[in-house]
Amino acid sequence: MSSNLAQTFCPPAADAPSKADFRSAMARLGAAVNIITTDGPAGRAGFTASAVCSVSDEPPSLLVCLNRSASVYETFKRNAVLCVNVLGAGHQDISNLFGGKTSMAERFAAASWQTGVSGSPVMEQASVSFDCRLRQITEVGTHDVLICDVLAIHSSAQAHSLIYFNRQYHELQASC
Ligand SMILES: NC(=O)C1=CN([C@@H]2O[C@H](COP(=O)(O)OP(=O)(O)OC[C@H]3O[C@@H](n4cnc5c(N)ncnc54)[C@H](O)[C@@H]3O)[C@@H](O)[C@H]2O)C=CC1
Ligand SMILES: Cc1cc2nc3c(=O)[nH]c(=O)nc-3n(C[C@H](O)[C@H](O)[C@H](O)COP(=O)(O)O)c2cc1C
Repeated sequence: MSSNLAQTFCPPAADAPSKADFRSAMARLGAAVNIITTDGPAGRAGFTASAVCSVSDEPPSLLVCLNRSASVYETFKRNAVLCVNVLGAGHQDISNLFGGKTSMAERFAAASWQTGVSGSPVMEQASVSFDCRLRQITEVGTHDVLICDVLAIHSSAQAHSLIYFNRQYHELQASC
């Protein structure tokens, strides 16, 4: 029988790797770069995230890890909807804008947007966008793991990708 309850095992070991060692190791785990957006009663917000992955195809669902200290945190939690906009080649500047201490107006001025069925902003220039509703939140350390149901998918004709690896951006082009 499936359950929505999170199961907790042991607490972290006292001799776990340091934060610095963990980050250095994670820098070798290349990941796609995404702009996560939301809109609704709490307002419009967006941030850059590499901690995004597929959870299940039945129902279609994915997860996003969001630092609870981020300025956008309360907005995402209260709106309970979001869109994962996957970046492509040439999107380094927009990644840095949504990943830095910039105003929401400045972040959103850097691209053009449609409104998805969830109400979240869908980035027209994204390689693909997953329009989602929040299903479940699990707190882990400094972050919340946002488990999201995918309501709609918007794909662009261009299949290229922006990868964050070794603290730098790398572009990947799909071969036809
Ligand atoms: N998952 C996250 O929250 C991430 C946050 N960032 C932010 O961007 C800044 C710059 O990142 P980098 O240039 O890659 O150098 P960095 O040395 O700070 O991070 C290296 C890698 O560690 C992981 N990481 C960084 N901060 C983390 C956090 N608070 N919680 C969990 N994993 C984390 C990411 O995989 C990142 O690519 C970070 O200091 C952080 O503020 C970047 C990537 C992921
Ligand atoms: C390449 C990159 C990847 C990031 N990945 C994440 C992530 O997965 N989760 C997260 O909470 N923050 C991540 N960040 C940091 C947020 O984008 C950043 O803290 C966010 O813009 C909030 O900043 P603010 O508090 O100034 O609004 C990432 C930043 C960059 C540049």
